[in-house]
Amino acid sequence: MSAAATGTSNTERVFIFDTTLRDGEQSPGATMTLDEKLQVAEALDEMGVDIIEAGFPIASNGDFEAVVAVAKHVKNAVVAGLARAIPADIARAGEAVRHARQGRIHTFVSTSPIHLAHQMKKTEEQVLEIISATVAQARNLTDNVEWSAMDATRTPIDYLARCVELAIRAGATTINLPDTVGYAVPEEHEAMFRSIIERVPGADTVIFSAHCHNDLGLAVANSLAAVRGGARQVECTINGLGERAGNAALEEIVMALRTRADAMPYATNIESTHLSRASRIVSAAANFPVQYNKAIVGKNAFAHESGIHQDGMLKNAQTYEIMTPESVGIKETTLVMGKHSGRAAFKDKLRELGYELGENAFQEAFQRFKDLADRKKHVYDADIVALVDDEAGSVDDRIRLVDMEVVSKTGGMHRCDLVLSVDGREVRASFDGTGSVDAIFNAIKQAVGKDPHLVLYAVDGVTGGTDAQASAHVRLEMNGRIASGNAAEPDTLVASARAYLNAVNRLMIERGAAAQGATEAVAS
Ligand SMILES: CC(=O)SCCNC(=O)CCNC(=O)[C@H](O)C(C)(C)COP(=O)(O)OP(=O)(O)OC[C@H]1O[C@@H](n2cnc3c(N)ncnc32)[C@H](O)[C@@H]1OP(=O)(O)O
Ligand SMILES: CC(C)C(=O)C(=O)O
Repeated sequence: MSAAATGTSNTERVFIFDTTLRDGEQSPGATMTLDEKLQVAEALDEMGVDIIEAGFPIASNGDFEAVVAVAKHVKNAVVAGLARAIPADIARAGEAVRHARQGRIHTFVSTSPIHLAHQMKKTEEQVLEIISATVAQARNLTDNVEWSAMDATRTPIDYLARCVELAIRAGATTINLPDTVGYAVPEEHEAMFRSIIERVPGADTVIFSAHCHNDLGLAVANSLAAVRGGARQVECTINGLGERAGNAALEEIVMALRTRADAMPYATNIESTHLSRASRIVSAAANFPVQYNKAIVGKNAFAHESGIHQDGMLKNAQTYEIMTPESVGIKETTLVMGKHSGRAAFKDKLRELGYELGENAFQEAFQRFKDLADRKKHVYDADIVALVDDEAGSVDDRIRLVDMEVVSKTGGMHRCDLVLSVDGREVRASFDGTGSVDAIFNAIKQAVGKDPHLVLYAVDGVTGGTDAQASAHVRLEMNGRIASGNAAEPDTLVASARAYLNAVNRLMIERGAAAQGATEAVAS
């Protein structure tokens, strides 16, 4: 039996008690099926969680069956079942956890004045009697009994000490002092644990536990403070799932202790490389998305978009990361390309995509990337490929689009006014067409004084979404020669115009006449 199971004190080790399947499931909407619970339990067990609280057996037959199933399934962890300070609850919890290799009955009763007066409708003396009787009952069923003082952090310390003393005397092996409503602040939480541990007879024979809620966003800070104050078990959940604003997040506690071992010299048994997978499993099972900026397991926890950070990351990852992504089971850091990215990251991205551009081409591509990122929320690799290919394919173009205005009217004409640059000279044209693209292509033909035959015109989305770049392809034929043009732009009409121009430029190069004809046509 492990130290956690027997209640042996251990000054260095912090036991991880996961309550995702019990308190986590109390989140509105987070109900899990039996299969999902087993999947979560397996992930927790493989990860090295010391105690898995599998449910509240008296709550329903389904909860009872789930605790039994988890108890039978789990190979290493202690499996706990929750029970109120009511004989029937304790008997039912005992019945469920007896199937575990190591079972624990976790019984609790309120101790704060507000709970005693309004929820329990009991006096302090009555609750003391209940503690003695119910903990003794549980201890008769198993040698592994946890007792919790519900709303401990709003309980006067003298009364709390009397409760704890009686629970220890009645046979509790773990004493949990929950911050049930997330009211504590770290300094007073640490002091509460220190004070109770110092003054209660027998405190050295049990393990003290913290169970913190996140109503003020302090659950993890309070849990760590409790450890400083002498707690050696921390109750937490994957992704911080739990009642109201949630419980302390397991992954945050584990990584805080690991990353700041210099300041907090306590070890857990958790294999941290499993954290990311466990987060995904719980998120899917509970149907609870993980917020992007969630510490440790959020999508952005190891992602960098700003140029200065990306530059630092490329030089040395420790400039902006205090943990490696691998240490929590994430394959690698992501440098997200966006409007805040700089040249260092852009160059690195180009290299990754297989491009080595000369300095001028690079600077031009970077400028186009910045322009694109200003207009587009997500710049994907495919966008950058399209942008660079487009740039490379049109670098020698002598006829370029300078400006274009298209007016379309339902059931009416479509008008295109455009300005081209031909060998650096401005040329204007206007055309009414039967559609926007028709108007654009005809305006271009008018401006360049050529009338190639349109063989193909196609537009694809480079990526998904309404802000995706459009990749336009045009194939033209003139006097038996064929030339293709491509362009990618967030605006489909601009992409179409640029693809058409790109093909016109190539037709001219291929004809060996360069832009001579166009220049002449335009001049006449
Ligand atoms: C802080 C926590 O997370 S505590 C755990 C909270 N989790 C849950 O409540 C989930 C599961 N709960 C349930 O399924 C149900 O509430 C049950 C089965 C436990 C009880 O259902 P019901 O018998 O219908 O009671 P109900 O939920 O309406 O009220 C709770 C009763 O438990 C009593 N109670 C609450 N905590 C305790 C306790 N620790 N010890 C003894 N009695 C308690 C309340 O005073 C109330 O009793 P009353 O009906 O005599 O006033
Ligand atoms: C039952 C106890 C441990 C609890 O969940 C709480 O006080 O928040």
